[in-house]
Amino acid sequence: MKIINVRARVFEWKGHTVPPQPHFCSNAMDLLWDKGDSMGTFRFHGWTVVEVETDDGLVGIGNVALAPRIAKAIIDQYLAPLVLGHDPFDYEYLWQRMYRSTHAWGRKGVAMAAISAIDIALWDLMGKATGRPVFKLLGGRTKEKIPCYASKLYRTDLGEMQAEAQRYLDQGFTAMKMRFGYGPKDGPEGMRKNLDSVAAVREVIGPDVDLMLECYMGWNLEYAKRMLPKLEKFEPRWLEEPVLADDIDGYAELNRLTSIPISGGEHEFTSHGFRQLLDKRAVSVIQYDTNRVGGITAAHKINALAEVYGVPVIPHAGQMHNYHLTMSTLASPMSEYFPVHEVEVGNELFYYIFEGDPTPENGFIDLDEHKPGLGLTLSQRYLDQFNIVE
Ligand SMILES: O=C(O)[C@H](O)[C@H](O)[C@@H](O)CO
Ligand SMILES: [Mg+2]
Repeated sequence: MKIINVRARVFEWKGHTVPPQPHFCSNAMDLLWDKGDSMGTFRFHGWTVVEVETDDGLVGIGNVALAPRIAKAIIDQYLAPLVLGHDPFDYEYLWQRMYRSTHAWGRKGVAMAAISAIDIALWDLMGKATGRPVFKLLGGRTKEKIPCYASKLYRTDLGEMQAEAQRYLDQGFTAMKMRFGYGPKDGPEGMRKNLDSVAAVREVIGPDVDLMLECYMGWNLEYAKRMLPKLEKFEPRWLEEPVLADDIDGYAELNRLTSIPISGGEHEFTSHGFRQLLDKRAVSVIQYDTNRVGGITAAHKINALAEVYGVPVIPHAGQMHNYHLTMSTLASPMSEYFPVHEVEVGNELFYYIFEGDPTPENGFIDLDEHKPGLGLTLSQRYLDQFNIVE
């Protein structure tokens, strides 16, 4: 089997968008004096879809959501020529080819995200060629179903957040993640508002439901050190990305500070990046996203590392490219799940582009044993709502 074509297209959402409100979610821009459009850093309103075609008529589908037009250019100009003419089953060789030949300027960020998209498509192809779901090629079923946590609860009116939390309980979720709206620049009042929002959600969900707290890199070390002891009484399952992804020592310090586990990794790349996090005991929960970290080939290696370090892997975002890895390793106890919603930050866009992502029932998703590959197809339903860049 040989790869005969690589097609990368950018799907840019032009349909209705719910504008996020101020203080909707803390983020890395919050520390600057001129925040401008501070929500811009986590608006993912475009997605690159990669289709890799083989000479026996199979098409593998990969995707990447970071800097989609740049990811497409990297795929078109650099990566496609490296895989054309090769057998997708030589995935490790092809991964090394892409990684090594872009090493001077790649390694992390959008170049690795672009490599991820091709790698995901190769695994989809291998599944389709063997007639097996991808998780069966990675180790198979390690759990009956995958427990999911509902991930939204952006900072809005506290009554609205409580009603939203109640909805997740009613749907059967036993874990959920909320976002902080305030950081260092918002002073004692912002600190109190942060604590009030956690108290409000905890009040509704009670002590036995897992509550995860997301900072999205909108704090700094000093602020995080002040907040963590105050948050202990709410017994969060974890506190996520308190500081910039590059501050690995900061993560390690915070992880030692209180009983609250610190999580991170959605902005880290390859097994090399994760070895550093693990060696320094910087995170107690690993949250790679397969469509950034280096694809299924890299994520599978990180799962093995995490297993020996005894650190759980709960990938960013859920979605099929992550679910197959979660299903096939004991190191991964749970998945994130973005409730389907009108397009807002853009996390939801996956459901508008693809068909086949499972919907949780009672807080669990399952993967179909009989669907070869990842189990995704391109959706025709919303095509007119996208500007598609060929
Ligand atoms: O962990 C997450 O779900 C991410 O940090 C979100 O994708 C991001 O959009 C912030 O809400
Ligand atoms: Mg996050």
